[in-house]
Amino acid sequence: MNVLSVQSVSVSYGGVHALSEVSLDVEQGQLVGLIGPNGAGKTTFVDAVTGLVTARGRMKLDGQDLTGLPPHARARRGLARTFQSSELFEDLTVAENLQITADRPSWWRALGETLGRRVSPNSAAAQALSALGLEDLAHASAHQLSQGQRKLVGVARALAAGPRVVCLDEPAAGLDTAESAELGRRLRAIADDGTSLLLIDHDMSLVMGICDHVVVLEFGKVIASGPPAQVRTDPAVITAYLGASAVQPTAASRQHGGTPSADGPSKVVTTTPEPS
Ligand SMILES: Nc1ncnc2c1ncn2[C@@H]1O[C@H](COP(=O)(O)OP(=O)(O)OP(=O)(O)O)[C@@H](O)[C@H]1O
Repeated sequence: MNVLSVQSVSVSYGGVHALSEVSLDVEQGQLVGLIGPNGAGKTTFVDAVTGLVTARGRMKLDGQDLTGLPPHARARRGLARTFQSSELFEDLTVAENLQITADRPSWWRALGETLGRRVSPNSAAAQALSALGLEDLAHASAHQLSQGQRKLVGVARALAAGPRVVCLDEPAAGLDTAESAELGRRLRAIADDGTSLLLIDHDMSLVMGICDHVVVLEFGKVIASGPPAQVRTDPAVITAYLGASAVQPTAASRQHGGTPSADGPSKVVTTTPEPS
């Protein structure tokens, strides 16, 4: 079942066509990657879905039309996001930063209690901290955190709201290789637990390693869409990344002097494009 369904979304900034007729679905518990070279339109896509920019096209969350709703109304319906730069309340602790998003308005709490589904703000924050392995930082002040820790708290804060879908805008930026791999394991577990994730990142190992499905943008258009193994050898994707030196010969092609081997294509998208 599609939790998020986006159909033919277009966004223009004056004369710049940042997105043209982009469609993308995220199913329940699915981890979908959205990649593309710098300026391809990835952040604009998340801005369009979350209502931060005006877009043409249709978007549905759990089958309900989001078109025309303001950002806070989309958030209430279960759409959460992180930003490339993680803005935290510096004077609050990590747990307090999470409790702010976990705390629902009183009418919402009353409805949750009536339906017997209430999760207290403390409990939601604790679950989100645990999902990201941040329990030991619960009482640290935000201003004490490293850049990598701030990114993880940003992800936990989005999760604390109990969303249906989280759009993650470059959560691995600022993390080292080991931290990025650990984040990947945790994101995979969050998806397997039922929360749908849309992951934007330039770390190809991360995206290709954990996503169920990958969509590739170039100049605001979808140029490829499919399982990671298919996308990473797609000629259009390889060409899109060539300019960013993101294509390397495989071991097999090096062995055969660059000739495609019988096992598959000679090139795959393997490395990280230049960050913005
Ligand atoms: N507020 C804006 N006003 C005008 N043009 C914009 C604005 N925001 C983005 N753009 C342009 O829209 C296009 C898509 O930008 P966007 O930031 O969505 O790409 P991106 O794929 O997220 O890039 P990156 O990987 O560098 O973050 C680019 O050409 C960018 O210059």
